[in-house]
Parts: sequence; structure tokens; C-alpha cells
Amino acid sequence: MSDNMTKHEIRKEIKAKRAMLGEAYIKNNSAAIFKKIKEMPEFKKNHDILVYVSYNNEVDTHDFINDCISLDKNVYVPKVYGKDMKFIKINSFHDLTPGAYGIPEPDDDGTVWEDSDEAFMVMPGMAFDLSHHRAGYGGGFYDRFLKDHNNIFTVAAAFEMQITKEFETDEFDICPDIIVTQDRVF
Ligand SMILES: Nc1nc2c(c(=O)[nH]1)N(C=O)[C@@H](CNc1ccc(C(=O)N[C@@H](CCC(=O)O)C(=O)O)cc1)CN2
Ligand SMILES: Nc1ncnc2c1ncn2[C@@H]1O[C@H](COP(=O)(O)OP(=O)(O)OP(=O)(O)O)[C@@H](O)[C@H]1O
Repeated sequence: MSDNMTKHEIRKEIKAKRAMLGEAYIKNNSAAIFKKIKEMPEFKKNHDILVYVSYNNEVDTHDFINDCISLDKNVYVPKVYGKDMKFIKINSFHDLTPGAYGIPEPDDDGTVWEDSDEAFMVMPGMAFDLSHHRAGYGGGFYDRFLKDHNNIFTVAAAFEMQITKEFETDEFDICPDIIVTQDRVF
């Protein structure tokens, strides 16, 4: 076990590889990933959808966000406040402007997601292993947010190239319930 890569090493490796992905790979595989996500019973039954706004070469969430709005779901996206983040409701992409780290974020004045009975979250990440361990950008935003919210069904959207062999994790890491790539759901 001690020769497992650290989260830091794995993050660096996948980040470099992901930066090389082409537009077609991102577009086609993002569509394949969200086709599977939209078929999930947990997606269908939940009204509150917490989803990141993709940037750089993350799995692209733009079409999915529009689909959710068309389906009359409540779409909440992250906004960073210091070391924490809140999820704020948006009605369209016009509600977003580049914020922390250049990620498109909503303004302050939107409705903040409060604990409801249940919600469905699509979370980003840099790397995942088969035990559902997750490495993000290293800010710990999702770990801190999910620690306080236990009633969220969490699905990670990842390209197949982001699934790696087992890596070292910390006890505060929160694992997604399900990981969806273009090839599998596990
Ligand atoms: N699209 C998206 N939104 C998200 C996240 C995410 O992973 N993806 N987050 C998930 O937590 C939160 C923002 N987290 C972040 C944490 C650290 C850095 C960061 O360190 N940025 C550096 C270098 C980034 C890099 O390594 O490429 C920078 O911009 O200088 C960025 C975002 C909330 N919103
Ligand atoms: N529950 C927590 N309480 C306090 N600090 C935490 C908690 N979870 C994580 N952290 C802090 O956040 C930092 C980054 O954690 P980690 O490397 O797991 O980030 P990440 O999951 O890659 O980032 P992100 O969730 O933003 O994508 C750690 O140094 C850790 O100290």
C-alpha cells in the first residue's frame, strides 16, 4: 500500500493528461456521460440538482444544465466564499460571471440551497480510483460541504482517462456514491 501514489502526484499526472484532450473527446464523452446520468432513477426523482459549471477540460456540464432547466428542476451551482462554497440557484447561463479561479459563478443575490429532504449532486474531480476515492483541485471544498450535508446523492462525472489505480487518501475525503464515465457506471 505504501507505494500508492499520493493525491498530489495523481492530481498532477491526470491534470497534465487532461489538458491534452481534444474538443471532440470532451464533447462526445460528456454527452455519453450525461445520457447515463439522466437515466438514473435518483436523477429522475430529485428536483434539486447541485451541479458544477465546467471549465477547462472538465466533463462538460453546459448541456446538462440546460436540460435540467428545461425539465423544470431547480439547478444550483457552486460559489466559493473563502474556504467554503454555497450552491446558488440559476435560471440560465446569463446568471453567471467568472468568479474565483475564473470559474463561472452566480451572483450573491440568488437563492442558496438549504438542506432539503434530498438532492442530487453531480460533482467534478481530477482523478478517481475503483474504490471511489476522489482527488479534486485540492481545495477541499467538496469534502467540507458534504460533511455537513448527508442527504445528497452524489454522482461524479469523469472521463475514463481520469480513472486511475488506487491512490492514497485522507480520512476527511468523501467518496461519491456513484462514478459515471463514458464507458461505465460504478
Ligand atoms: N467547475 C468547477 N467548479 C468548482 C470546483 C471544481 O472543481 N470545478 N470546485 C471544486 O472544489 C470549487 C472550486 N475549487 C477550486 C479549488 C482550487 C482551485 C485552484 O487551486 N486553482 C488554481 C490552480 C488550478 C489548477 O491547478 O489548474 C488557480 O486557478 O490558480 C480552483 C478551484 C467550486 N467550483
Ligand atoms: N472536513 C474537513 N474539515 C477541514 N478541512 C478539510 C476537510 N476536508 C478537507 N479539508 C482540507 O482541505 C484540503 C484539501 O483537501 P483535498 O486534497 O481532499 O481536496 P480535493 O478534494 O482535491 O478538493 P476539492 O473538493 O476542492 O475538489 C486538505 O488540506 C484538508 O486539510
